[in-house]
Amino acid sequence: MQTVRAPATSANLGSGFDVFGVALDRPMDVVRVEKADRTTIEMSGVGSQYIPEDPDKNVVGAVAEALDAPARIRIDKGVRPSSGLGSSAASAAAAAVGLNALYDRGLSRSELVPAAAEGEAVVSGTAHSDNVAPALLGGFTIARDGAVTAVDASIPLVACLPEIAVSTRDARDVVPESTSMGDLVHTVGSAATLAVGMCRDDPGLVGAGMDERVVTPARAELILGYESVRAAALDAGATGVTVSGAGPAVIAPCRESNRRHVAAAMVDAFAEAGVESRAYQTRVSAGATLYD
Ligand SMILES: Nc1ncnc2c1ncn2[C@@H]1O[C@H](COP(=O)(O)OP(=O)(O)O)[C@@H](O)[C@H]1O
Ligand SMILES: N[C@@H](CCOP(=O)(O)O)C(=O)O
Repeated sequence: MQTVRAPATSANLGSGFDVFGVALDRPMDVVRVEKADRTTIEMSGVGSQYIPEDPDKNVVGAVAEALDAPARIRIDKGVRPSSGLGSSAASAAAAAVGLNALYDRGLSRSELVPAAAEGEAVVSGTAHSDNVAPALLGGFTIARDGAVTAVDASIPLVACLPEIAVSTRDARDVVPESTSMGDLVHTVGSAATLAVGMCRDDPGLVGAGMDERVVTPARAELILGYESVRAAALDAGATGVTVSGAGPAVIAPCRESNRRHVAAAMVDAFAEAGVESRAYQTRVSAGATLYD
């Protein structure tokens, strides 16, 4: 048997739609795999009642198939589904690492990215890698044309998860099909600033580099209270605010000394909008960890 812990992730980071992602140090999924003649799945944990155990509908079924590695797979969910915190990716990445070890496939973490991304295709219709790449490699990742670049980073941030569900598939439907040259230039400037901020572990540059005018405003409409939560986080010292993944989680990088204050301000602002929420005080961190 192999046991793997895989972290929540935050994709897009505003300016890096379908490209940027970071691994967080909490919450996380724990996945156990044992060799079997055919793949079976057992779910427990947060929101597991909403996740199918049928291998054709669960992301880990697609991963087992991609690696030709049938197994009894037990998933203890720590990352709530439809959160914008890479719930499906955490399970997919953990299964990829566990099955690779179980069957001695010898694939590197980078080589496991396409197999784990097959799981994402099951739930969102696209095999996007921007969650599974950081879940596998850790740190800040840039997923582009089938290649992934990973950078170690340790930026403190708050991930605030409201008690509403937004499915990635629905949130992809509101993404505009085209953009203007002005907005494109703005996005490139932001993305470059954010990437440099990650390399320098500079929360100021990372926050400034999240600014984006095309995808984020369309998705913010799906999150009740987003504008007031954003304003409250910035007032409390966040260096930037954006939608995490497809939402509804909202992330705010900050300096460590402000993190508790930012977390409280975001929860209070959601509460004023009539939405319960939970804030994870977290940081950019390591990827999936394999235990014996
Ligand atoms: N192992 C899994 N973990 C989480 N969600 C899964 C899993 N397998 C299938 N799903 C489905 O994926 C959807 C959640 O994925 P997604 O919308 O991408 O959420 P998130 O934004 O948290 O990644 C739900 O419909 C859920 O039933
Ligand atoms: N790039 C994807 C990321 C989805 O992240 P999730 O955590 O919401 O699954 C998108 O923006 O659609």
